[in-house]
Amino acid sequence: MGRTSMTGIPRVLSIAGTDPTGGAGIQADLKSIAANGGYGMAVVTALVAQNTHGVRSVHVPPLDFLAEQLDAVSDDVEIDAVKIGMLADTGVIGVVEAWLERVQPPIVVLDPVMVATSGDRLLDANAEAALRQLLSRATLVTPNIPELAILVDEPRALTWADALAQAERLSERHGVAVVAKGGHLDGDAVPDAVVDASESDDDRIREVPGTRIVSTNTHGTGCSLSSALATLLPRVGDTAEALAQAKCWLAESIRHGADLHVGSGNGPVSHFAGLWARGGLEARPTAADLAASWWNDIADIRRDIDDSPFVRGLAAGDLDDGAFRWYLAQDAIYLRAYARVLAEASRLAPTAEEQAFWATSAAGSIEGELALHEGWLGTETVFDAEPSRVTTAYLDHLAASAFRGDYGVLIAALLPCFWLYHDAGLRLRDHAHDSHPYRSWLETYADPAFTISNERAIGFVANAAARASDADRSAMFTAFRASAAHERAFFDAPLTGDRDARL
Ligand SMILES: Nc1ncnc2c1ncn2[C@@H]1O[C@H](COP(=O)(O)OP(=O)(O)OP(=O)(O)O)[C@@H](O)[C@H]1O
Ligand SMILES: Cc1ncc(COP(=O)(O)O)c(N)n1
Repeated sequence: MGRTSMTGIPRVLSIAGTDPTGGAGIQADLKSIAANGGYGMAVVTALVAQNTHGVRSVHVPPLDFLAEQLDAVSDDVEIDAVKIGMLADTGVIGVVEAWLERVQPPIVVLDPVMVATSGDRLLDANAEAALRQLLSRATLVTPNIPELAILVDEPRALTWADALAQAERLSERHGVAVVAKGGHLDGDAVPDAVVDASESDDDRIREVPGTRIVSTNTHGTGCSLSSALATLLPRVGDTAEALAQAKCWLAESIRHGADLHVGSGNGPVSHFAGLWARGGLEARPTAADLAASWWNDIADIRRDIDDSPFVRGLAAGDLDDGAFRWYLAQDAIYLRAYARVLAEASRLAPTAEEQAFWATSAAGSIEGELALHEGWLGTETVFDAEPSRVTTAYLDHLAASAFRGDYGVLIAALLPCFWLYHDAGLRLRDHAHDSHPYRSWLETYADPAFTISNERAIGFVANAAARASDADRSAMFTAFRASAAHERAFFDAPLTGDRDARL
């Protein structure tokens, strides 16, 4: 099996014709490859003017140009698998064969496209012999029942057993594994099978059962199946397992084909229906983007804090001493309760690293911060103070966030106390000259250890937000912004009526 890219994403080249309505040919191949987790590339063999009703005309570009397209890909890109579809005529087959001979791609899935569902020829009748020759270069051939009959030069199989017997003869004759497909049989069953005459008796025919879906959206199913197989084979390895996975995906895509409302004939399948249904449309912002946008979304609050008379007074050093002491007493009350909420975040944390971080922060909040404030206030004052309305409101918000039991919401609510203090601290530090009355307090929040804690807290919150659903992420932001607003009120309180207000 071929070596897939470092990322494990198979690089798959489709060599096929076009369908401007996007349901078959190279357009369908690229969608199938992407839908099955591969990186799709495409070399055009023939330009086909067709729609869901049929083929109008075919233009085969000069063969030199086909060779140039093929070389442009293989000279640059390591190819994990090739899917070959419409080859149009003997000249095209010759160029592709020579390229295969030279490049030796590790996996080649050959869909021997001859006649479209609409009955139009996609391969010159006199090119059938050349196509037969190409079979031995393939890892897997995926003929439908009419194509299988032409390749073994027998009448068209009327039963599944006949189709399997023909597939076995084709496999034996050309030394290639064959996928026999039941799409053209009558009845409710649509079985497919991997038929490999080189395998022992038990493994010669490995069938994948299927149920017919009543739908006219079956244009391009053969193209889609073969490119899905080319994409899955490098990763899955086993052909029958790859077929089972491809068939499961294709059934889902056929089932949703009608939702597309493309054309009034045989419509396309909906290649991404399953992905879309399972959240494939949801774009996820990165943690870094989220942190930046949350910070931006509280720019108004940050501006208000910087402009508040309290912070300006702190910076200038002319803040009323009583107001400052009252603020510190409230801060001490806040920090003791904040420590309990941090401990709750530790209890809910999904990883040991986060558990330890919030527990350490809880301890730091009690020990470090209270020690500083006790130094300023004296034990008496700290423990005698009553919480103000603003302090109570902020702590109630944190307690309510903790009570939800949602880790993401809780840590989002805890974050502004880190981030806004750190941010304000960086600017206040510049004012902390030797004779500044609040110097030691100003320096606390610009401590390098606090910078590290702040960055880790931002990282944990932003990562949780990046993993969350839209609704959960929005609840996290609401809790974050509410805490930021409480921070603003906390800075305003010492110089407003709240200082004297009683609950
Ligand atoms: N109505 C259906 N319901 C379920 N699966 C189907 C249906 N029609 C085709 N398939 C599946 O689609 C794949 C292609 O089968 P089919 O025999 O139609 O090949 P094909 O004729 O080469 O396709 P195309 O329509 O592109 O020419 C197979 O896996 C087959 O089982
Ligand atoms: C370029 C191109 N390749 C293959 C098919 C076969 O698909 P279908 O048999 O579903 O029309 C097609 N119509 N066009």
